Amino acid sequence: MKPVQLKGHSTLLLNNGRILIVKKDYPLDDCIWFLEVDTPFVKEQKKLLGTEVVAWSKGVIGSAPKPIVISGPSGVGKGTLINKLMKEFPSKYGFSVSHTTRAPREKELDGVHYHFTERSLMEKDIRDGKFLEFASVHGNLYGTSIEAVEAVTDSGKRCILDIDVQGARSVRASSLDAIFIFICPPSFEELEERLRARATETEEQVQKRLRNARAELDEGRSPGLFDHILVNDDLETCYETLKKLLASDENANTLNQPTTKNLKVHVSHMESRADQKILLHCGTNGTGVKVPSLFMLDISSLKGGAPGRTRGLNVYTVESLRDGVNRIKQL
Ligand SMILES: Nc1ncnc2c1ncn2[C@@H]1O[C@H](COP(=O)(O)OP(=O)(O)OP(=O)(O)O)[C@@H](O)[C@H]1O
Ligand SMILES: Nc1nc2c(ncn2[C@@H]2O[C@H](COP(=O)(O)O)[C@@H](O)[C@H]2O)c(=O)[nH]1
Repeated sequence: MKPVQLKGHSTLLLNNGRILIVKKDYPLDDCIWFLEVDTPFVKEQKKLLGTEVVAWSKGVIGSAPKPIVISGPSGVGKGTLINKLMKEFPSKYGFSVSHTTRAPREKELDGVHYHFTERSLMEKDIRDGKFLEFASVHGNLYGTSIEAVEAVTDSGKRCILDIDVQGARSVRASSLDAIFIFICPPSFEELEERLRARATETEEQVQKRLRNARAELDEGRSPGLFDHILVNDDLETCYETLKKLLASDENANTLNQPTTKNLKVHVSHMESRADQKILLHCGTNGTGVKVPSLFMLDISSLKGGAPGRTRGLNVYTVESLRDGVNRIKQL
């Protein structure tokens, strides 16, 4: 994504390889952008493409709810558990629709269960940096596009990723701050039974998935990769444990819902302050509604960045009470 070109940007070189750009006469929700000139992502792209690279990233106020990565061997019940969550809490959780080169199963819909795609197209999109992670799984290519995660996050829901262990490892290494959950079967025999009873794979594919399951079960237990391991023996019991775990994670990370959605202030210029606090001077918004004319932007805890959005911006209103005394309130 690129910001619309216009005259009158205010810019500020930050010490983390980015330039902060505030667009003049734009609403608060759409005026803060970062031009990355020397971040790890840009460095990697430079190497990959053998040319000079810069990357745009839109700044988002407040932190998004942490995505949930659910992993485990094929047939363990990840999809079943995720479907239950989405059915019970449709406005709270959203599914990250992956891309895959495997053929659709009966009843699977393009754009709902997966984005079914050609290998060459997917490989090009991977080269173009559109994927957060990708892996070759059971002979096909699977991957999570940045767009898939952002579409869910931008809708205000908590994003759920159903990905294999290699994918989970890549997400762990990325800038995405997520919670990682590994689902185990009660036994290998039970896993085999579930996979066969689902009857979606040929015998040859079942054998391949079972062979891969052994390695995934070992990897899943490797230290530092997953935050939680759940055994899906009785479905209802496992589902209740999953819900409890997510609820306690949500409480621990009190969701920071930005209240700026409808705030139509128009930033006219900015002024830098030490310790990563920047003052945004705003004009009237043309609606006749009174809004503060001075905001403070705190960029000390930025997260993410190109090729996705830059989150963790904190914005405060600054109200002058009398000479030299201001009241500061977080939005
Ligand atoms: N706790 C459970 N007890 C018995 N059967 C279960 C349980 N959980 C899921 N199943 C069944 O096991 C089969 C596999 O489940 P599911 O498709 O959800 O697995 P999955 O982990 O998403 O597999 P894949 O990785 O291949 O997509 C389904 O037929 C499902 O109904
Ligand atoms: N690394 C990724 N793995 C993914 C993704 N989407 C799904 N998967 C995993 O693939 C297997 C097989 O899925 P199936 O639908 O063919 O049964 C399963 O373990 C999924 O978790 C992805 O985007 N990235």
